Amino acid sequence: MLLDHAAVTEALGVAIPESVTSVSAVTHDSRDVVPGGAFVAIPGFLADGVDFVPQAMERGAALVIAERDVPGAPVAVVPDARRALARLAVEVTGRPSEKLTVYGITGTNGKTTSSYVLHAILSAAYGAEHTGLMTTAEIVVGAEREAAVRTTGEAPLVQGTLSRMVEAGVQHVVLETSSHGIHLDRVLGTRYAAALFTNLTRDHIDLHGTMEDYYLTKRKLFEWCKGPRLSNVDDGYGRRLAEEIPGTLTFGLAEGADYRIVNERVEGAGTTFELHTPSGALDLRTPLLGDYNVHNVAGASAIALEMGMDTDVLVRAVEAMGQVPGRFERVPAALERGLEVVVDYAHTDIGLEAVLDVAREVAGSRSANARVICVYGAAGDRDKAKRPLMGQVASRLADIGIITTDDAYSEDPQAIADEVATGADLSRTAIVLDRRKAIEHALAQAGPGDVVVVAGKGHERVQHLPDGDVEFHDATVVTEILVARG
Ligand SMILES: CC(=O)N[C@H]1[C@@H](OP(=O)(O)OP(=O)(O)OC[C@H]2O[C@@H](n3ccc(=O)[nH]c3=O)[C@H](O)[C@@H]2O)O[C@H](CO)[C@@H](O)[C@@H]1O[C@H](C)C(=O)N[C@@H](C)C(=O)N[C@H](CCC(=O)O)C(=O)O
Ligand SMILES: Nc1ncnc2c1ncn2[C@@H]1O[C@H](COP(=O)(O)OP(=O)(O)OP(=O)(O)O)[C@@H](O)[C@H]1O
Repeated sequence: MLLDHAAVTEALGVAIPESVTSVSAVTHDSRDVVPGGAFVAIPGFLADGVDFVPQAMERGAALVIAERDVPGAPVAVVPDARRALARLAVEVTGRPSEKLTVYGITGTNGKTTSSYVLHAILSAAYGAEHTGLMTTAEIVVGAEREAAVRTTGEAPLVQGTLSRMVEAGVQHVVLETSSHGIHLDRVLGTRYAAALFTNLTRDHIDLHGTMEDYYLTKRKLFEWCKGPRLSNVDDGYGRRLAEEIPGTLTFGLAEGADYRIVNERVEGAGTTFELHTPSGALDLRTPLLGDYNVHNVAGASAIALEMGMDTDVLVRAVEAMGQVPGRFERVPAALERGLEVVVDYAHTDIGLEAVLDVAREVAGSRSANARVICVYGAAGDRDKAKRPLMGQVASRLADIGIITTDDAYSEDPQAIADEVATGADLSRTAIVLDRRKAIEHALAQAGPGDVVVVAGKGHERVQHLPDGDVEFHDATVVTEILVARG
């Protein structure tokens, strides 16, 4: 919507040039400026947005918002450009979150899976056309699905998507909310109706510096949300959150959890457990495998129930939901050939441990001799401390490890692999830098009963390499190799 001079001034809280009569849109990227829109110059980690003001002006920017004056441009000087970006994005899109029921999901692991479970429950209750989802894997607006660029996009994307959802008739939205999203003000000004915390383990230390800062960042979601708040009682930080934010309810295995997981067991192609709720026990059956997924299903169910969900609808929705893209995703072409190949997004030592534990369990249920073969690697330009830890975990839990290239970004893939290898048992580990060849190597060794885990990239379709981006989708590559093999 068009914001007039007064509305822009109020949103920013600072004076804007008299010449600026209105603003029709806002962006932080000069390449996306539209005539009559505002350009927010962000002092970034790599570049200074002020350097792109000439480009923004050429594209017809009506207003430039920056943390310092830019001679020759119509500038509003603000103390914090990212906050200004968020405030303006909320206003220019008509405050969409106030017209929606937004469920925020945060935590180190399990956000995407919990989001899909909750989305499945909400879709069953209110209709897919009235339900939306923003996750690492996808953005879903009613019946429309599109690939996501990152977990929590920049404020114009978040607010713009929420606004599209309002227009499309969506009422309930699951918004996966990363710590980057909170720290970099990408979700500032969003009204959350309910919030869920999955867990907190070492990750993103490059951004936060300390675990304490990481935790306090996530805690903000619970400070903002005035509706039901659910926290994982089996996680230390989850317990702390429940203690620190009054009114927070808990879910998990521990005695005393408001929503307690009881009698969990793997049955047939899925997992069954009881969820003891404040108003009675439910028998839940999910097609998802793995202990951690019981927590994801329990958390999503608890929040839905706290929001008034009908229990029969919930039980049916949990049972009927499909697979989550790139989260212990079983490749059909492998199953058709009597093999078990699983694609998983795990890209930290903790995530790798979780997925390999499940793979071991699945292999053990097939035969005593079944092996776990793991293809994995670490990303470049990110927390380096986890690299040897990933090597350690893979060697402890997999029979054969193949270290390969993940998203190397600007780093040398060989150097990353060497760092990962310092933690690995080299007698059972190969380094195959080419990701396709690494997968081929794993598949060539797999026999019936064995479980091959291709970890790290999950649903992603692009690999970021020092020489540029290449298309790469693990599940597709596995399928291509198996089909070529006949
Ligand atoms: C570390 C990080 O989060 N960086 C984010 C940060 O980048 P930055 O500040 O370094 O931006 P920059 O490249 O220095 O550029 C500064 C400014 O100039 C602008 N620019 C740049 C070029 C140009 O031609 N014109 C222009 O206007 C940029 O849009 C930017 O606003 O601000 C940018 C815009 O605000 C983000 O796009 C960028 O996300 C990068 C791409 C990213 O990969 N982020 C990841 C780590 C991330 O956010 N991950 C989380 C967590 C996922 C999880 O839970 O695992 C997520 O939510 O996805
Ligand atoms: N509740 C959980 N506890 C621990 N590990 C989990 C949990 N749920 C999922 N995982 C592991 O973490 C991986 C990522 O899961 P998911 O994508 O659901 O989490 P996420 O928080 O969205 O992660 P990211 O922010 O990296 O996308 C899974 O493939 C699994 O290995």
